[in-house]
Amino acid sequence: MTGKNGQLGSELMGIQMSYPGYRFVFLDRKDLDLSTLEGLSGLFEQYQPAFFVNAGAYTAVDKAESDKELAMSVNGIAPGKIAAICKQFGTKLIHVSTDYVFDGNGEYPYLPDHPTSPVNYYGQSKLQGEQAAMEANNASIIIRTAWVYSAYGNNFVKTMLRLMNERPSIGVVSDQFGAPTYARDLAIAIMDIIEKGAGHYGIYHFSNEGKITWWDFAVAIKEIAGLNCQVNPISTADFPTPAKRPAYSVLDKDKLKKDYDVQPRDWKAALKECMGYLERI
Ligand SMILES: NC(=O)C1=CN([C@@H]2O[C@H](COP(=O)(O)OP(=O)(O)OC[C@H]3O[C@@H](n4cnc5c(N)ncnc54)[C@H](OP(=O)(O)O)[C@@H]3O)[C@@H](O)[C@H]2O)C=CC1
Ligand SMILES: Cc1cn([C@H]2C[C@H](O)[C@@H](COP(=O)(O)OP(=O)(O)O[C@H]3O[C@@H](C)C(=O)[C@@H](O)[C@H]3O)O2)c(=O)[nH]c1=O
Ligand SMILES: [Mg+2]
Repeated sequence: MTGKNGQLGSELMGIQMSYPGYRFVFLDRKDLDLSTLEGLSGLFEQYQPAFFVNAGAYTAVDKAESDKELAMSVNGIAPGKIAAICKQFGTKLIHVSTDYVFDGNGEYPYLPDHPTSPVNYYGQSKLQGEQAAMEANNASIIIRTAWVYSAYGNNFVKTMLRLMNERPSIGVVSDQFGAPTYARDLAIAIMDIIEKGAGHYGIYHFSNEGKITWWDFAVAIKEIAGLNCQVNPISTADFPTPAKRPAYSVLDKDKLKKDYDVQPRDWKAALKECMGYLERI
C-alpha cells in the first residue's frame, strides 16, 4: 500500500499485527513516487500483491489551488495507472477518495451514486482519480471518506489542540456540515473488506456516524482535552481560504454496511479513543 507515512497508512501499519495471515508491504514516496509512478510494474512483479491499497494522496486542500499540476498527477492521474496494473496482475484495488467530490448543496447524506461536482481543485483532482481508476478497471473498490484525523500526521484535531493551547479564543466555522473519520476505524474497515474477499466493487462511503459542523468538532476536542480556550462559532465568510469547502458533505454509508457488514461507530466515541492515544504520545 501507498501513503506509508500518512494518517491512514500509519494506522494500517499500527493494526497489521491483528492480521497475521497477510504480508503487508508499505510504500512511501521513496519507494513509489505517485507523481511519476516510476518502478510501479517492478514492484508488482516483485510482490505480486493480492490487494493494493492506495492511501497516498496530495491532501493539502488550499495548496492544491496553486499547485495544480502536482495535485492532479498524484490524485487524478496515478489512480488510473494503478488500476490498470492491478487489472493486469489480478490485484484487487482499494482506492481512497473524498467527500470533497460533492458540491455541498445537498441536505441529505450523499449516496455513492449522487452526482459529483467538486468546488475546489483537490476535489476535482480526486474525482478525476476515481473516474480514471474505474475506467481502467471497473472491478476497483473506491472508498470515499471525510474529515480524517488520527494520532499520526497532520489533521484538524491536532491543529485545534495546538491553537487552543496557544490562544484564549479561536473562531471555527459552524456552517459546514459533515462527519469526521478516525483513520484507525477506516483502516479496520479496509481490512474488513479485504478479509471478506473484496468481491463487491464500485464506490463506497465510510466515515464515523453523525452530522456535525467543524465548530461542534472543535468544541468536542476542547471538552475532551479539558482546555479553557473559548471556541466561537463563525461563518465561512469570516474564515477566508484559498479553496472553497462544501457546506454539506455527510456521506450515506448504507452500501458499505450492506455489502461488507461494516458498522461505523459514533464520531465522538472514536474521537475520545484517538485523543486518549494522543495524550500518551
Ligand atoms: N485527510 C483527510 O481529511 C481526508 C483524506 N482523504 C483521503 O484519504 C486518503 C488518506 O489520506 P490521509 O492518510 O489523511 O493523508 P495524509 O496527507 O496523512 O497522507 C498522504 C500520504 O500520501 C503521500 N504522498 C503525497 N504525495 C506523494 C507522492 N507524490 N508520492 C508518494 N506519496 C505521496 C504522503 O507522503 P509524505 O508523508 O512523504 O508527504 C503521505 O504519506 C487520501 O486518498 C485522501 O485523499 C479523504 C477524505 C478526508
Ligand atoms: C484552522 C481552522 C480551520 N477552520 C475551518 C476551515 C475549514 O472550513 C475547516 C476545516 O479545516 P481543515 O483545513 O482541517 O480542512 P480541510 O483541509 O479542508 O479538510 C479536508 O481535507 C481533505 C484532505 C478532505 O478530503 C476532506 O474530507 C477534509 O477533511 O475548519 C476554522 O474555521 N478555524 C480554524 O482556526
Ligand atoms: Mg487541511
